[in-house]
Amino acid sequence: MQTRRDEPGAVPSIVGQAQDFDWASAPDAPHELFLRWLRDATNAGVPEAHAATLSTVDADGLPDARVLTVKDVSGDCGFKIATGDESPKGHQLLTNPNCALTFYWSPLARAVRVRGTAQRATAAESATDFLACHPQTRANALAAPQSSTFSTDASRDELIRQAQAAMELDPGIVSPQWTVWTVIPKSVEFWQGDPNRNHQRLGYIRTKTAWDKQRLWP
Ligand SMILES: Cc1cc2nc3c(=O)[nH]c(=O)nc-3n(C[C@H](O)[C@H](O)[C@H](O)COP(=O)(O)O)c2cc1C
Repeated sequence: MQTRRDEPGAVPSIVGQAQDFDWASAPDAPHELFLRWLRDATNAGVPEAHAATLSTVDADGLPDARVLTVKDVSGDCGFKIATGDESPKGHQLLTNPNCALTFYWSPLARAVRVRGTAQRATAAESATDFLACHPQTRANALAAPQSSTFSTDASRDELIRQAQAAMELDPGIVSPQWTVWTVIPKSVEFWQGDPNRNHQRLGYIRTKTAWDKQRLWP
């Protein structure tokens, strides 16, 4: 039997251009290296290089994961994301703030893994973020909890129409359940892949006062 070219086993992996990784001169703090790699990815034309997979754990201990946008990385190494408290991931973070973010920039054969704990921003910061969102994102969030079910397009359109009317009446209206979270890492790993499988990995682990750096076996 012939393997089709689009079957997972037949699709080539780690096809990006390996970048020099001078781990010895890597900065002391991981967010500096992260921002450098994010810039490299953007400059290399990686679309939406700030998109990451957020992994969470539900109340039964079952892992969950989805792609979202990382909005900012603060100087003290906090990765900012935003979502509704009433979404599954919102519930999961409220119950268990342990989470992870995973980035993959294929053209550069680079990945970054962030493991840590999410902290809620103030209501004021979340409101500012909400008001900066696309109008349809705001209408969606005002209309119903993210990932809740609905049966017909008409029922969805009616809820959206009501939310848009509320926004027209009060352009400053904010969804009270919209929340910015800052993922504060306990560890950050930088993976520089190599098509020849001579991968380089550097792990940062947070200590009481700074970061420890360690090379990791591929
Ligand atoms: C590129 C991309 C960016 C996204 N950005 C966000 C985001 O910033 N916030 C968000 O709540 N969902 C975002 N989503 C949608 C999520 O992937 C997901 O469908 C939604 O948040 C529901 O997840 P949940 O049911 O686990 O809560 C994004 C999806 C993609 C593909």
